[in-house]
Amino acid sequence: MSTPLVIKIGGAIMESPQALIELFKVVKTLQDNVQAIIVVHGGGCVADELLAKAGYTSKKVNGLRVSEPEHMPIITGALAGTVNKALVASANTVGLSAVGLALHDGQMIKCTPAEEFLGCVGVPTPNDDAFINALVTGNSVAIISSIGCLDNGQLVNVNADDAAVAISQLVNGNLILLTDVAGVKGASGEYLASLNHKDAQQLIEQGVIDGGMIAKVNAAFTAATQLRRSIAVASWKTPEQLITLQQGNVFGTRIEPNI
Ligand SMILES: Nc1ncnc2c1ncn2[C@@H]1O[C@H](COP(=O)(O)OP(=O)(O)O)[C@@H](O)[C@H]1O
Ligand SMILES: CC(=O)N[C@@H](CCC(=O)OP(=O)(O)O)C(=O)O
Repeated sequence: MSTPLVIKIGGAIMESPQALIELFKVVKTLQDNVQAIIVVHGGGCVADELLAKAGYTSKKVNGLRVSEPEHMPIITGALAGTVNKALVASANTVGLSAVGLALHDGQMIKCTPAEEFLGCVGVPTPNDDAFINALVTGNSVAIISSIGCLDNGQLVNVNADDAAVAISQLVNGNLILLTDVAGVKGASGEYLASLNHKDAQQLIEQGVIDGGMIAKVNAAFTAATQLRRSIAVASWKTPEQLITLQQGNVFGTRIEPNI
């Protein structure tokens, strides 16, 4: 089996069912070409909606949701339930054999508590790859939510970009972060072909890189530096570009290793 490709998709894709189908068709083509694929997904927008329906408001600090204990049943239901099961169902319609998981299934990922003010937020680290390897070699596509748990069994909410980094480290795979924009924009609004760590920190300080893009860019630097190869931030709206990745083409913004 080839080096696995870990594809992270942001939750906004749930609002475009057709885009989701097109993406999974590309995943099927890649898999037919013997490319092992693992999908890690977000769903922050769905969690926002379900929290609001329950009468809760939640805020994000640097792209991370402050996850109060009483919000966790709703956040867990949104990410590991509503979004995860809908994605598996969608993937199966194009002939994939998809399996929906959370980070702690098969003890894949262990989590430690993030800063206390964030509430039930977890920091993920790779743990045991036996289960995911068995799935991947069995030709299934794992679709993994960003819910995990601490050693004491408490469920935690993990930023999905961080979850994707941990999964790519677990399987020593390539990683691509697909979002609702074509890459990272610079100070004059143009998409950047590549981004180094120093320029990124400056753009964050200037507020040019903002909101969820801060967590995404930081997660991408962690992965790029650890895996010693650049990581693409690109759009799920043009999934056919994933096929050209196999031919060595680049697209989106390449986040360069910080070495
Ligand atoms: N410099 C930037 N370049 C591109 N997008 C940015 C930038 N700063 C903030 N964003 C915002 O970040 C969003 C993507 O982050 P996020 O919503 O967390 O994505 P996802 O749900 O895919 O993880 C974009 O839709 C855009 O509004
Ligand atoms: C701790 C934390 O922030 N968790 C995220 C997990 C989902 C996510 O990251 O979703 P997107 O990829 O769609 O943004 C959240 O609750 O929104």
